[in-house]
Amino acid sequence: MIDAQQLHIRYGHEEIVKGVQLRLAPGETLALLGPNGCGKTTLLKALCAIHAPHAGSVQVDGQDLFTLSAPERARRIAYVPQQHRLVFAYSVIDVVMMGRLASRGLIARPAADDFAAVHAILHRLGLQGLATRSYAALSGGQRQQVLIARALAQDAPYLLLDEPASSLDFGNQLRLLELLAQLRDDGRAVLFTTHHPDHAFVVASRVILMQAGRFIAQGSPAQCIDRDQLARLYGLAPDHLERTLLAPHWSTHRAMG
Ligand SMILES: Nc1ncnc2c1ncn2[C@@H]1O[C@H](COP(=O)(O)OP(=O)(O)OP(=O)(O)O)[C@@H](O)[C@H]1O
Repeated sequence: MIDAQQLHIRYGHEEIVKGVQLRLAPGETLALLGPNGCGKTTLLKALCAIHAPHAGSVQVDGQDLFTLSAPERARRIAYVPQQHRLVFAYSVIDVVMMGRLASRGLIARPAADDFAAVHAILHRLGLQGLATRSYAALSGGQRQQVLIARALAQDAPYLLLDEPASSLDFGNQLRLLELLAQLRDDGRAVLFTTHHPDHAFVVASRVILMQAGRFIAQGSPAQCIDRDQLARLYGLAPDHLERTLLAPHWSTHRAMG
């Protein structure tokens, strides 16, 4: 279990995450929703030790996350960032292999079983056609899929994904949701941020709503994702969803039909 208690996280003097508690258990998919800038990425970075909190604790399987070595952390937690730039001209295989070797250190050399595992993951995600392409030359959505492949290659029990669907086309979004459900069913713990309440509804076993650095609600998708909660979370008038999404859409359809 990842167990974060009373986390306060700052950039400089500005407190971004203001005292949150979060538990993530094997076999669950937890969706974190909240408006732009509310602190979702900042929180995820603290949960994988990229950014240290100034107060509070993060334990993973009973051990303080920040006392673990980088390889020990890599064996437990895989992180899919929102954006990622690589300095060197790595191929897709190289990037996915980084996940495979993350817990063995920088000078580890891949063996035959590493290549087999990487090819199996590329195949699972339908990315085999990109294997020898330059990562830097891929589209945004292709890069996002390769980063997900790299996290799978890490084979860690805890997966933290920051808006993993943000650049994906409709078909790949559905494939991603299916993958997240499979990972949960395999007993992994999955935490993902999203701006798609419908994605949370479909795949999350639990939802957290975050606003201005605090959790304002958590529970099942049915408890958290309704018109009033979404209006409150995103600062909309209660009838805004019907007014802007449904009414013009349905009237156009009716007129055409
Ligand atoms: N490296 C940084 N230095 C200073 N401030 C930062 C840094 N990264 C993020 N922030 C600030 O922290 C706040 C929270 O940012 P964060 O990226 O965690 O939000 P988010 O909820 O993930 O947003 P989005 O949905 O837009 O991705 C923002 O006000 C942002 O400007």
